[in-house]
This record gives sequence, structure tokens and C-alpha cells, in this order.
Amino acid sequence: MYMRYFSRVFSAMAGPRPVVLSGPSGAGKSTLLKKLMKEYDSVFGFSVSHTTRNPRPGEENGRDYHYVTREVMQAGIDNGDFIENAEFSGNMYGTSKAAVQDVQAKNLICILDIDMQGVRNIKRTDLNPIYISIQPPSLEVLEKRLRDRKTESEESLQRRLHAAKVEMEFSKEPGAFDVIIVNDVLEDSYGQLRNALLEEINKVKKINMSS
Ligand SMILES: Nc1nc2c(ncn2[C@@H]2O[C@H](COP(=O)(O)OP(=O)(O)O)[C@@H](O)[C@H]2O)c(=O)[nH]1
Ligand SMILES: Nc1ncnc2c1ncn2[C@@H]1O[C@H](COP(=O)(O)OP(=O)(O)O)[C@@H](O)[C@H]1O
Repeated sequence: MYMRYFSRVFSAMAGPRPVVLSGPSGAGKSTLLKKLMKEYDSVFGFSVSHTTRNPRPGEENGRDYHYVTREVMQAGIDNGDFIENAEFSGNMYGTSKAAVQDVQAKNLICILDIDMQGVRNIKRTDLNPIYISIQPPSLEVLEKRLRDRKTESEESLQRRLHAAKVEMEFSKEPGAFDVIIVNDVLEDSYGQLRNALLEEINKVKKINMSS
């Protein structure tokens, strides 16, 4: 009885659990997380990663990513500024400690969009997130979506498809993810994502109402 009370108080003090979204490039992670942040703008905050890749049209420095050179990124890593970092498709990506702290300081649920190397590395930290895998219905559908998105060169597209096969295999490893969502019909996948997070969403709403 008391134990339950204290663990509830403790988890409220520790703040809401972060959420990791992972899965192949083109599976729909940013589409789903943007929908979620639009519906629950006072509940979720995005962990803005650093990357050495170029911004795409419509992307904004500081909102989608912090766009940096390899030299700046490496200096930050050497300085211990990053929770995790990885090389993906010829570019560096990483989650800075500040990116997560900025969101947690606002008492929001921190969402991380990271690849499988990031998932592996975050599991070695004490972040304790909910791990959600977003998967495409098939490799063929994934390729079509990536081509239709028109953001990648042929070379970049091929690298992403190669990485996607490995990401799809990884998601099948027992215990890799808490929830796996196959993003076929967007509204259905979004409903599944919202359901998976409803408990945490309600916790944050309750905390924010009482403060
Ligand atoms: N490990 C790690 N992966 C990241 C990070 N930020 C983004 N990624 C992953 O890098 C991959 C490429 O991202 P991006 O270039 O935005 O392409 P997109 O996924 O096709 O939109 C995706 O799998 C992202 O989840 C990060 O901070 N750390
Ligand atoms: N359920 C879906 N049905 C059809 N197209 C989708 C669906 N989900 C996402 N897309 C489209 O597929 C492309 C890849 O989605 P995106 O969110 O950019 O993937 P990721 O962030 O995982 O790389 C985008 O052009 C997006 O509009």
C-alpha cells in the first residue's frame, strides 16, 4: 500500500517517461510524431537532434535538427555533450543532453526520433523511455513512399533502403520494442500510437492541471 503510494509519488517527481520512435527511414515517424505534437502540443516536446546532413526544403534549423559540420559535432561528442550518436547513411546524428533536458524542464514527454543504433545506446542509459517501432507494410511500399517524398538522391535512397532491411530485422528481436506499429493506413497507425501513449498523456495532463 505505502510502497505503491511512494512509487507513484516518485514516478510523478521523476517526470513522464520519454518516448523513442524508431524504424526505417520513410516508415512515417516524422508524419506520426508531427500529428501527435499537433494534437497534444502541451504534452509532448521533440528532442531536437544534431546532424551533419543538409536541411531539406521546409526544414528549419533548431526545430527539425541542429545542422552542424562534422567538426562541430565531433567536438561536442568529445566534450561529452551527447547521450548517444550514430553514423547513418553517410551522416552523423546525435541526441545532445541539452535536447532532452530542454523538453524535460518543461515537464513535457520528450519524443526522440532515432535509428536502431540510437535505440541500442539509449538502452544503456537511465532514460527509461517507451520504445515504439514504426514499420512500413513492406519494403516495396517503403521504397514508393521514399521516392514520392522526393527528398533523396538515388544514392541516398539506396543507402536508406539497405539500412531499412536491417532496421526491419532489428524490430523483430525479442524485447527490442515495447510496441510495434505497422504504418499502413495513417489514421489507424496514429490511433495505435495515441493508444500506446494514453496513460502517459493523462499523467502529464493531470500534473499540469494541478500545478
Ligand atoms: N541515433 C540517432 N539517430 C537519429 C537521430 N536523429 C535522427 N536519427 C535517425 O536518422 C535516420 C535518418 O534521419 P533523416 O535524415 O531525418 O531521414 P528520414 O528518417 O528519412 O526522414 C532516421 O532513422 C532517424 O530516426 C539521433 O539523434 N540519433
Ligand atoms: N500511412 C501512410 N500512408 C501513405 N503515405 C505515408 C504514410 N505515412 C507517411 N507517409 C508518407 O511517406 C513519406 C515518409 O514519411 P516520413 O514521415 O517522412 O518518414 P520517416 O520520418 O520515418 O522517414 C512521407 O512523404 C509521408 O507523407
